[in-house]
Amino acid sequence: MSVEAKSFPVSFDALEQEAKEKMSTGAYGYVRSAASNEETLRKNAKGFEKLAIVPRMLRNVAAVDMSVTIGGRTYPYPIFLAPVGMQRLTHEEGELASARAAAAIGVPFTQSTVSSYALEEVKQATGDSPKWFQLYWSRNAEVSYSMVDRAEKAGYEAVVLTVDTVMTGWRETDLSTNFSPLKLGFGKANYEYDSVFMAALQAKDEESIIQSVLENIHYPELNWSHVAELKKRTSLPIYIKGILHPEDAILAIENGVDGIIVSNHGGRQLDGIISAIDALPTIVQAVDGTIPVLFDSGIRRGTDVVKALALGAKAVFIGRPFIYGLSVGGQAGVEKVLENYIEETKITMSLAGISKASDLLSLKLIRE
Ligand SMILES: Cc1cc2nc3c(=O)[nH]c(=O)nc-3n(C[C@H](O)[C@H](O)[C@H](O)COP(=O)(O)O)c2cc1C
Ligand SMILES: CCCCCCC(=O)C(=O)O
Repeated sequence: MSVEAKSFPVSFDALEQEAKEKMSTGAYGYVRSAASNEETLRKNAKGFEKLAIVPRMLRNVAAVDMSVTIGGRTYPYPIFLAPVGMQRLTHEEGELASARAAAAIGVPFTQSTVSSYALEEVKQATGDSPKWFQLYWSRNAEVSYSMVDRAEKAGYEAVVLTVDTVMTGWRETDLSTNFSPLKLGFGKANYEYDSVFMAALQAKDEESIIQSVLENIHYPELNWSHVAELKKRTSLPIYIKGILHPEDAILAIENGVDGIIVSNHGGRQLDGIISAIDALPTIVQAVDGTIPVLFDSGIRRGTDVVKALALGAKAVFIGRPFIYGLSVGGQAGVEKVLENYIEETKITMSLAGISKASDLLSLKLIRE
């Protein structure tokens, strides 16, 4: 599947602008915006701008190998799709389209707990392509375990436990437009499919299901004992998403976690905090190679992918840009966004004198 190269916006800003025209004011505001004063959102981008690559020359970059090995599995590119909930908000085919695009390009798809299609539906649409499942811990722990079991049964290869969303951040755009996609029912598919969740409900009408999803998704009591318990309950590797402090990285290792995703949720949760790219080196240092460190928040182009890998990330997740691609062009739009990221990453590696993604740690960066 392809979109007309000429008509498809190339830069992030142009893509965002075109997505704005496609989406309702509420939906666009929900995707674009971030918490409070959006300082962290801006800092994520600035963090990358402050880092300058010091390229090497005359290194024969005729063949570039972008593959990376994470948890014993090799992926063709250091790029994943980030978990983004409720994608039907953006395009009717939602996660079915973005997961198909990821499969077509060879990029792993990460499916949110609050996806608008269930795990089983996405599996059916995409077969054996690599997929990870992102878990929002449920107030009813048995629902969490049940969802993880379903993911494992459907062949998902890892669980991403997001830990920075024990409540929703102070999102002024959504508050002013009174917009809540969860309340509109966009994130209920995995719950409706879940026999444990449904059995616990008295009334099974649409409104009661949505109400129960809203009650389940917020769990401020979440702590490390839940991580340790989850580790006992599943044989899937567990990646913790939302770590920014090196001491939390150490605790993650102590609690049996298999990998860390350094992320500030794209600035959507807590404002006024460290940019994710500034947090990355401190986590990489704390982890000291024991488990893989992945990264998201602020990846807007191939040069950002290269900078994150040069600072020790094994791979990066793309968030808002692929959602904009989805809204502009459905599956083909997501494919085009991924192709552009891959191509710009390849060009950046070549011009910086690095022919293997696994050698990017040797690339020199300076802070300007
Ligand atoms: C509209 C939207 C919905 C999101 N939904 C989820 C989600 O369901 N689960 C999750 O762990 N992260 C979610 N995220 C956060 C992303 O996984 C990722 O951390 C973030 O988008 C990275 O920032 P960036 O888009 O600025 O690069 C969401 C982000 C956006 C923009
Ligand atoms: C507990 C917060 C639910 C939000 C679900 C989607 C999401 O993560 C977002 O950033 O929006």
